[in-house]
Amino acid sequence: MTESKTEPTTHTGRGTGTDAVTVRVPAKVNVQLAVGAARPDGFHDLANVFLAVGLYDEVTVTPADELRITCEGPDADQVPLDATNLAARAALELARRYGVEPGVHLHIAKDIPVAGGMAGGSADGAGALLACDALWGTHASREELLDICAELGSDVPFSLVGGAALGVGRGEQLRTLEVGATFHWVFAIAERGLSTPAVFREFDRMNEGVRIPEPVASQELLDALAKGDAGALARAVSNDLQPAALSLFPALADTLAAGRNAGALAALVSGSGPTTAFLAADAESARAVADALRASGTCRTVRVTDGPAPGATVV
Ligand SMILES: C[C@](O)(CO)[C@H](O)COP(=O)(O)OP(=O)(O)OC[C@H]1O[C@@H](n2ccc(N)nc2=O)[C@H](O)[C@@H]1O
Ligand SMILES: Nc1ncnc2c1ncn2[C@@H]1O[C@H](COP(=O)(O)OP(=O)(O)OP(=O)(O)O)[C@@H](O)[C@H]1O
Repeated sequence: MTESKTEPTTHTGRGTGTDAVTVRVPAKVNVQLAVGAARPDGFHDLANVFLAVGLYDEVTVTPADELRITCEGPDADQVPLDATNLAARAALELARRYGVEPGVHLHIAKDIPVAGGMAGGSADGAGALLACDALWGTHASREELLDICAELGSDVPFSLVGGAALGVGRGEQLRTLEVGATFHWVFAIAERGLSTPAVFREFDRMNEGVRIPEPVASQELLDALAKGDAGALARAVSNDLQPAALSLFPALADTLAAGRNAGALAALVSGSGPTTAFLAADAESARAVADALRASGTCRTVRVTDGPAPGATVV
């Protein structure tokens, strides 16, 4: 496998029929993340309410002599370009199951923050899987694609499905949820990333000796999503990993406060963080929250978007 950080401008090859396939995959925010006790396998049972939002990575696959991966985007230098990349792992697993030679160039146009708690790597895994399935004509069933996704990571099945879903088990067993309206979000991207395993370890450390209840989805939250009621959703959002993320990255408290003071209906850490998520009443209020966050100097970048967004889609 060869590696390269830079990419010629002609990389996408869109519109060239079966010679190139591009898949667009959304980021996620967890509107509820209830975390149970550590399991014997080291994972935690979750009640994980995912909402896909309109920040996207695009994965383009083209035939090549060998598996090759490149990445472009502001965070491209933080993305591994070897076989540990989730896009590479997805391609290799599909090739293994179908006896296909994994000769493919995977190009990632990365807009989702890296190590930000928004499932960027998972998005690339789901995108590469769908793209290679189309390029190679393997025609894997939806069930098999979801099975491969679950093998790649807990968040990967949701990246494929998008919309809104409740994830149980380690988050990979999904039930699609109804959403009654578009919700407006602002995301504050932090100066550095946080490691997901480190945040779960900190959760364990902080809860040592504590009896942790079974994680359960909040009915109020599911109702708020179904009704499209932003105020009710704001009252119901929760993230059990937030104290652990704040313990590892205390300055996030300042970002949360800046967004709250600017009129966000809710402010929370997205998943394992350190991206912070702000629910706004409408698009105008989202812009005001974004301006205040930028002026606060408490984050690296601010993004305004909405959700639910569709899952992995061939474009
Ligand atoms: C925090 C979330 O992003 C919320 O959606 C996910 O739970 C993490 O999903 P992910 O990044 O796909 O995580 P995986 O690649 O499956 O696991 C990475 C590590 O996170 C921890 N992990 C993850 C999921 C889970 N239910 N329990 C865990 O304890 C484990 O230490 C695991 O080794
Ligand atoms: N395609 C990829 N894009 C980004 N990171 C990747 C990718 N494949 C593997 N990684 C590795 O995974 C780590 C976590 O990156 P990622 O951007 O997925 O974090 P995250 O968004 O916090 O994940 P999640 O929200 O699913 O817990 C990175 O630091 C990197 O080492």
